[in-house]
Amino acid sequence: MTLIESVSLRRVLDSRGNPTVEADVLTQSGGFGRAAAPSGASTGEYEALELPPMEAIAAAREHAVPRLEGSVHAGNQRDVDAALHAADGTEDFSEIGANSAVAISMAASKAGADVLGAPLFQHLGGTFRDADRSFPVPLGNVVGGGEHAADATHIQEFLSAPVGAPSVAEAVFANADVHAAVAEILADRGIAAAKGDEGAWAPAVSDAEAFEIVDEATSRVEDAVGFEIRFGLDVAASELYDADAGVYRYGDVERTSTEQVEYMAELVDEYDLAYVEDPLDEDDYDGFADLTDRVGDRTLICGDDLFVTNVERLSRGIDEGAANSILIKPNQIGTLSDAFDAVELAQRNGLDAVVSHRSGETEDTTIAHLAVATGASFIKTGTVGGERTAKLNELIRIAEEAV
Ligand SMILES: O=C(O)[C@@H](CO)OP(=O)(O)O
Ligand SMILES: [Mg+2]
Repeated sequence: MTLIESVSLRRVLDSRGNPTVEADVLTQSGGFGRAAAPSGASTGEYEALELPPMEAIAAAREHAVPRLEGSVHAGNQRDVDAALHAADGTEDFSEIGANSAVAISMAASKAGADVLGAPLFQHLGGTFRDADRSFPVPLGNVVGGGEHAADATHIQEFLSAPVGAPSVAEAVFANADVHAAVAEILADRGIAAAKGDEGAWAPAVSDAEAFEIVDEATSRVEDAVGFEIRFGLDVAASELYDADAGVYRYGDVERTSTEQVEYMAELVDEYDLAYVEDPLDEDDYDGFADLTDRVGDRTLICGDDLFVTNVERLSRGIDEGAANSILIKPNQIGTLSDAFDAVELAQRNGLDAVVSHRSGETEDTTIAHLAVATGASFIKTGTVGGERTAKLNELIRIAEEAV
């Protein structure tokens, strides 16, 4: 029923105005799915490879499409993704591009769900999906800099975390309120701010001042809504790390690895951080393990560039106690099956899964369904801006359907 009839690929715009790959999958019974690849700016060194979109499209048309059309069922995600791997033949999708691969993989999942008449989260999560599991808490980027905005904070993302929200909708609106509160505080302080790639405010303030502002904004909104709102960080420390000198550079301030662990542990305690992503360089499993050992009982230490949604890197991290959560980005690894494998390995070993957008996004909502299907603890997908609200609003709709 879900046999793939055709796969078409095109170039569309992403939120940064760059081209990206969009795939349409049509099944013989008329099921249809469309999905587009997101794109990172602070990409991890070990991610699957994104090719220039026209190259990725040409390669996928030549190698992947003929293996799928008339041969593979869209409803069988493992077969779709195995065909993509077979068509590519490399470890990192450097032949057809992880952007083509992930667009086709996600589009096929939607076509499969369409034929079954099931919502995507249900198709991906299966009939035995635990409907009682709580919904993912949205982490909302409210202040940011790093690779996502020039002349702003060194730390890439300050993330509102409404951990006490009674519903996903209230969490989504709380994050928007925190974003608005940050704007008010900036205005009171006479600080002008544009927005970065993910819609977060990108003021030219020190990291220390950003902590003050976000702390105040989350407290204000917490008082107004009456449930707990903490905050967290994506340090994206690989971008700060100077491997030759062996130090993290925050402008003129340098920190050794040991000092970086110390600094992160202090921040966790001073601000009661709920979440710290990539506090150390992507090769520093030891530093990650050290920090997790010190503060992992009271906060999530999450590996993004460290793990790149890759089960091999995650296995090493589990063995070494390097983190207690993993960021899941399907385009880092190229297919939904690979992303699911990473979530399952993490959850089996007691790690939390955090499903994430990229800084370059489209209106695609697959990750909202993925987060619900896998029972992820958090979803990081921005706060405002159409390509971010596409996912957040989809989560609100899913919550209605999934009760
Ligand atoms: O580092 C990250 O977690 C992401 C998303 O916030 O950024 P990018 O897509 O630029 O890698
Ligand atoms: Mg990150």
